[in-house]
Amino acid sequence: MAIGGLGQLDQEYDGSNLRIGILHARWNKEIIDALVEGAIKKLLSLNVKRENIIIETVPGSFELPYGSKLFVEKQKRLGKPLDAVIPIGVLIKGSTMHFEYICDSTTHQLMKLNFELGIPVIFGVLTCLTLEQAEARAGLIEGKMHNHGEDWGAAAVEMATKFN
Ligand SMILES: O=c1[nH]c(NC[C@H](O)[C@H](O)[C@H](O)CO)c([N+](=O)[O-])c(=O)[nH]1
Repeated sequence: MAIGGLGQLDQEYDGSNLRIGILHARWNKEIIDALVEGAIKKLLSLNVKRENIIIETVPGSFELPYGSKLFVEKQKRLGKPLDAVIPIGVLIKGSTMHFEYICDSTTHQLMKLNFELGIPVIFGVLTCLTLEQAEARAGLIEGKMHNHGEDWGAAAVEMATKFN
């Protein structure tokens, strides 16, 4: 049984012709860095060329939806369209309702962006009640969970190739 609902690939997908964008928020840097590293590691393992992995940042998770739209549109204007984008953010519950509102609005808007942009927009946002939950899902706690960034890299390659 897969640990923590691993997003197992149903087959090996070849990302050698793909251009993938990673847009990450800058809150909770240590966790973000681990997730981004996990996504890159998986993309490279699926033959995505390092020069075709384009990384940009935004202040926080709330900026991920609109930032993703601007990022994808800019790459298209440059004549280097992205085949998928992976917005990455880490939201950790504080003592107010701020967390709930950002989680809810960001999640819904990222889902809508798939249809608006016409490319896969992967849900790479951790919505955690504690710092430990976030660390575990970034593979930062030995033997606990796995790095979810790897799942997001795999999802990006699968979704950008299997239906073409
Ligand atoms: O990415 C995050 N942004 C957070 N807030 C900033 C928000 O995403 C926006 O950047 C900010 O509100 C400016 O629009 C967070 N918290 O407030 O806790 C958080 O945990 N993670």
